[in-house]
Amino acid sequence: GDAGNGTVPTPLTNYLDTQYFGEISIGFPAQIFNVVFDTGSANLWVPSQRCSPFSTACFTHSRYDSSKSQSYVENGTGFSIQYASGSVRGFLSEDVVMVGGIPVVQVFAEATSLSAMPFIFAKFDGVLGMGYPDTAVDGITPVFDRIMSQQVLEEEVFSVYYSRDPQRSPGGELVLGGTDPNYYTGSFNYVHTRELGKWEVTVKGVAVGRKTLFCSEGCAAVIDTGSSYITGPASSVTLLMKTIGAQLDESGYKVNCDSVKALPSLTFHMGGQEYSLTQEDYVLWPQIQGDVCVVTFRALDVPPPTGPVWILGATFIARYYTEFDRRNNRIGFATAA
Ligand SMILES: COCCCC[C@@](O)(c1ccccc1-c1ccccc1)[C@@H]1CCCN(C(=O)[C@H]2C[C@@H](N)[C@@H](O)C2)C1
Repeated sequence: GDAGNGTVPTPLTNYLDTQYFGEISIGFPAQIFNVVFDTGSANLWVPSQRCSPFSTACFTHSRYDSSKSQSYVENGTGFSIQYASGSVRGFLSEDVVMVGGIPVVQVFAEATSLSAMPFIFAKFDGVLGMGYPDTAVDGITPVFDRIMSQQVLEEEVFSVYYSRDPQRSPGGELVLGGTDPNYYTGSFNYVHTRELGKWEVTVKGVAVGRKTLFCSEGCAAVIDTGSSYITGPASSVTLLMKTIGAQLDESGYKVNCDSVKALPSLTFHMGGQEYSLTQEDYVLWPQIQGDVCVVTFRALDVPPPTGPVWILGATFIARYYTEFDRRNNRIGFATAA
């Protein structure tokens, strides 16, 4: 319901515990899009009506048609963004975007070409970056900054709940301006961002069971709502996976489902607190009856200056309800309910 400040929570869809996305609308009359709310980037893009007919990933998703919007304002500046895998190219447009019940006049990108990989697998249409402004391509003011400048939010924060049970409804929830006590228990513990302008914190150690095996001198970690898994430097993750007996195949790390109950917990030490993930938290069971379980860790060497960095994605957020606090440049974690 209305949080009293005109904002309403945005229910999210959980697709196989790997893709979480929610609805926004653009234009008048409203054109509806499913977007990933992504703290690891800071731009909004959706597929364009003008995308090339050869872009399979484009015509299998909802497309924005500026000719059908009375509130459309032309811009036309070029746009391109590169992800860990996948790239998007297009041009800028301006229109009214509705997020969590709040209208914002927003400059966003109309994507005219989406790389087939991985976007043909996307169950959502576009990405709404929830990162800081200085990480935005083309220096565009991000959506959340436009909302903050309207002074409608009780607190300059947003919170994310990701469910772990694909059958559970809603599959998640985004709250602008506060938190939703329905989805966490206990109190929040806060960790300050490492440097201004990124949802990145310092991890003081990564433990397997009770032994701190990695990052004992401290390392950086991005708290990333736009990532499915947990990624870390290849040297650490390969050793970590070897320690738990996970095998690497072309689609990631696997274990025999019979061995899951014997797996150790994995703990991230942040801000004076230990954040543990049990084997249930970091293993995905097969959709259909089977004995191959997916371990939701990936080796990823992010090149400097951004990396080396760990990325704590949906696997972590599903266990720890996360509040992103722009007022105090800190991230709060509470046990997800
Ligand atoms: C929780 O829901 C996550 C959504 C899925 C993310 C993702 O798994 C995905 C899967 C299938 C199709 C498209 C995309 C996808 C691709 C790009 C943007 C958003 C979603 C991404 C696959 C590639 C690596 N990766 C990122 O770099 C991500 C890292 C993140 N910060 C983004 O900027 C890009 C995650």
